[in-house]
Amino acid sequence: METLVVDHPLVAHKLTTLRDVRTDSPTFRRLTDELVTLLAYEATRDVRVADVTVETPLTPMTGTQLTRPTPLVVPILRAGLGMLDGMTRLLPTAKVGFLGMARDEETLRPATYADRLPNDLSGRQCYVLDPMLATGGTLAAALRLLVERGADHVTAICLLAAPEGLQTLTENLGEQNGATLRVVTAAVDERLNDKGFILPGLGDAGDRLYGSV
Ligand SMILES: O=P(O)(O)OC[C@H]1O[C@H](OP(=O)(O)OP(=O)(O)O)[C@H](O)[C@@H]1O
Ligand SMILES: O=c1cc[nH]c(=O)[nH]1
Ligand SMILES: [Mg+2]
Repeated sequence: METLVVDHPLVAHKLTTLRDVRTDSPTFRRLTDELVTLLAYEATRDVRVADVTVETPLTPMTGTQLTRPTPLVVPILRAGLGMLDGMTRLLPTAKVGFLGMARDEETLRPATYADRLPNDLSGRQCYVLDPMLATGGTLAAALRLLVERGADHVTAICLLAAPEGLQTLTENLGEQNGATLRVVTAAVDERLNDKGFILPGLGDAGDRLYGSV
């Protein structure tokens, strides 16, 4: 499992404000949106492209175009929804599928309550959006599902990751039909607390985006 931590002063600045307990929901949503666009710029460095001939007003030339099928973007509800607009701003032609997953507060095991993904993902590059990679249970289940459906290149974009979760993904997702699996994140924090929250973290991302329900 390749992990890329995006080391950029603007990312660090926005993430620090996001962590601040005084940051309200509207600001949290805006910063999440801005951060995702910065992370997506790095995460899409290996997006699949092909040469294409284009005529400028002066001459034909060989340019670059996204190949088809275009990538699939998969926000994990609820918190991942806060990352969707920032991602599709960079990849407007991407298709969007949805996974609803919630972690049980006691067992920390994820349960899938919505699956609106294509059944056949053969040949598709996928970008999974979820702000928090804590124990790694949610992301492991999501990545497994995408590979089972045929995806061969999946990049998870997270705002924050815990070392424990990255370790779990590395240990549990070793051989996935030869698929390339990557995590791109703004930071790897210190550890999880006894309730499975990332420390220092930013709290409950879903609640901070949308309020507790
Ligand atoms: O790595 P894990 O230990 O699995 O935890 C991470 C998951 O927990 C959060 O979602 P949550 O279950 O709170 O759902 P929500 O987005 O609806 O708030 C977060 O957005 C991840 O999906
Ligand atoms: O710190 C954490 C861990 C899981 N989910 C969150 O929203 N925050
Ligand atoms: Mg939550």
